Amino acid sequence: MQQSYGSIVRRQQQLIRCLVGDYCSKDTLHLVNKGIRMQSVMGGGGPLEVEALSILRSISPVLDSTKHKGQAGKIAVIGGCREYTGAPYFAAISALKIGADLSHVFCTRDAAPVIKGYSPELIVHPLLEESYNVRDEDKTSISKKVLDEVDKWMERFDCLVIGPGLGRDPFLLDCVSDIMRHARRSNVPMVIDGDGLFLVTNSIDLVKGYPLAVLTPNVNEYKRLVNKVLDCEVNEQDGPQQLLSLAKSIGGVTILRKGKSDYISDGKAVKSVSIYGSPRRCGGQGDILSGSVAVFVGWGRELVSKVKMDENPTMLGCIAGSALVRKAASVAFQDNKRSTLTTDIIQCLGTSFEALCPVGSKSHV
Ligand SMILES: NC(=O)C1=CN([C@@H]2O[C@H](COP(=O)(O)OP(=O)(O)OC[C@H]3O[C@@H](n4cnc5c(N)ncnc54)[C@H](OP(=O)(O)O)[C@@H]3O)[C@@H](O)[C@H]2O)[C@@H](O)CC1
Ligand SMILES: Nc1ncnc2c1ncn2[C@@H]1O[C@H](COP(=O)(O)OP(=O)(O)OP(=O)(O)O)[C@@H](O)[C@H]1O
Ligand SMILES: [Mg+2]
Repeated sequence: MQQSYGSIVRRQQQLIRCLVGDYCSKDTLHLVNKGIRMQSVMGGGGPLEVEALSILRSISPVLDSTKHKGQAGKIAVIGGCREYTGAPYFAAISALKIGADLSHVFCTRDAAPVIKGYSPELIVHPLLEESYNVRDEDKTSISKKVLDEVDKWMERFDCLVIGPGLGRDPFLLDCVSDIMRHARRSNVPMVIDGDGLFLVTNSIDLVKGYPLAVLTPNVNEYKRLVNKVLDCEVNEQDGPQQLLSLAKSIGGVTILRKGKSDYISDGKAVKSVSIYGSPRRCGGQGDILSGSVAVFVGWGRELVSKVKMDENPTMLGCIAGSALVRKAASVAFQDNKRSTLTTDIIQCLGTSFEALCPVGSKSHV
């Protein structure tokens, strides 16, 4: 990405203004509250509320003619099995819709033709196998083949999304564990969602101490993580503190706890994003979020490494992804009300992004 030093410094200053301390300034709070009053149908803000829109604008790259394909992001979703084909599609297409250049899906052989049929934009690898399709004596050679194939691509990816529609077949989850170990060795960020969280909750070492891991649990997945890692029940009274302890206990991974407000922590700070949102809870919205966060984490990483700033790119990516998906959900709900579906929200990603961060805007430096 070629940008002037001045523009990079301005983006850095913007970010620092948004992120100073765990608690935002009165001015920030005022702005956020104003935004909620004007634009939100849900949410409440509070002392942990972060100025998410400024972060989103700061980490989104400029579009210009100097770029070549791939520079805005290459994402891979590891998910999709006989049972679930929608979830990996939602995650992968969302990544493209918000600006990634290439979006791959690594799924089972059964799921691949279906996912390809949804969209010609996606690059679909029919690589994974479930136990019912594999003889015991072939398991070792098939695992090796899966790993070799994924490895060919691994270092080209800016972020992996592990888990949407993956299913819970033990053989398949073993293969995915190997993929995660390789990704970690190659320093590739990972957003873990859906059945990826089922895997990680039972094998926490896969992500423990890996700062480029992002977990995006929904209410059930969060409960299972808290039970397993902290050995207690979810404490709603002291939610942010418990989230902080959880992220810390897993060695500083970033956790985005989805809900009425999204709470995000890397074990050092806790932030919340409450702006916008929709009261429709149709399945698949978390999948949009995982694909979106993957793109923003890639962009956040690029910005942070360029300007050598002391911000956590996974926190920035979660905040930006949360704000955009909540905005798109609110726009889709305005148009579709009770019949709002995940595909409607995906259709609103582009216009919502443009409303929050216009391609030619001054603040979009
Ligand atoms: N259109 C699509 O393709 C979509 C597909 N989706 C995909 O669905 C997958 C599961 O995600 P989800 O969000 O339903 O999980 P969650 O809320 O923990 O579970 C709810 C309840 O179900 C149960 N349960 C779940 N999976 C089970 C299994 N394999 N085998 C047995 N039990 C299972 C679970 O039971 P528990 O584990 O709590 O005992 C809980 O009671 C995931 O891959 C996601 O990406 C979604 O993204 C939506 C759109
Ligand atoms: N009560 C709520 N009010 C407003 N927004 C919410 C609420 N709960 C979740 N969300 C938003 O919906 C999105 C998806 O969260 P959700 O908890 O539905 O994920 P999920 O259960 O993993 O979804 P999926 O069906 O894709 O697996 C997130 O962006 C989150 O901010
Ligand atoms: Mg989910």
